[in-house]
Amino acid sequence: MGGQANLYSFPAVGDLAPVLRAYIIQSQANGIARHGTFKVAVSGGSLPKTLAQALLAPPTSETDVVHWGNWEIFFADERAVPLDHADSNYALLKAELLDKLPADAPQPKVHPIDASVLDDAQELADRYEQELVASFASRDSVRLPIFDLLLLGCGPDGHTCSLFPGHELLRETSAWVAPIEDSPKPPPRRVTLTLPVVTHAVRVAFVATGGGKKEVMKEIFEAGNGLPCALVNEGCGDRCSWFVDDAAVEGVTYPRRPFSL
Ligand SMILES: O=C1O[C@H](COP(=O)(O)O)[C@@H](O)[C@H](O)[C@H]1O
Repeated sequence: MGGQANLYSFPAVGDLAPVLRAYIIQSQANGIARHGTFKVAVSGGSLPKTLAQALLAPPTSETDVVHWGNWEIFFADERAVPLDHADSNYALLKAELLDKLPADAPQPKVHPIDASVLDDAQELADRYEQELVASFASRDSVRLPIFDLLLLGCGPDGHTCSLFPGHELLRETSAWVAPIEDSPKPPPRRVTLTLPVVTHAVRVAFVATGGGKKEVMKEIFEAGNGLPCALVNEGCGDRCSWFVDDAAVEGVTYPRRPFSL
């Protein structure tokens, strides 16, 4: 691991979105060059809306193209609810982004949870792990899947995916996907990518916006305190980039970087 996490700050979400797009398109090009697909996992919460603002914008050049047909989209975490439930991260991404893709263009391959086993969080996690195994090759041949990009949110308590501060799941070392039955944020039953999978990705991008995040951003970047987002920073180093608005980092002394590809 080299360097430290990159922190890119913008006056407003409208300024952040085109830069996030450029970063994603570069990650997409790298993934397609490596293995013909772009394997990405996304969070729920506030992220899909910003993602839609970035990715549904018209291209500004010949290379500024989202090749949706090459995308494989997984969920960094998911709530154990039906896929059309208001709490479903899949439903959110569908409403904000997937339903708005041009119908006549190639579509991404989307990997939702198996909603036939919602009552059994361990089975739900195991089946989602099998979904990853099928895409990334067997668990016997790879110790951990390597996502081309993880697009993550950061909760006001410093959680990311469904990895919560102080939770025993932070010590998981072997599972790729883990169940959680006692999420402090409702709904309590969820599944999540584990920390080793998150820190093994080629790149990790956090998006955090709004003044409601500024206290936790200070803690993540100045103290760490074992917060899940800080653990990702520590595990990924400069493979991790934060795209934030100025309100989210007001008072944070960690150096901002000028963005460059
Ligand atoms: O519960 C969740 O919350 C986090 C953070 O959400 P945000 O609204 O504060 O951005 C999200 O990243 C995660 O996917 C979701 O399940």
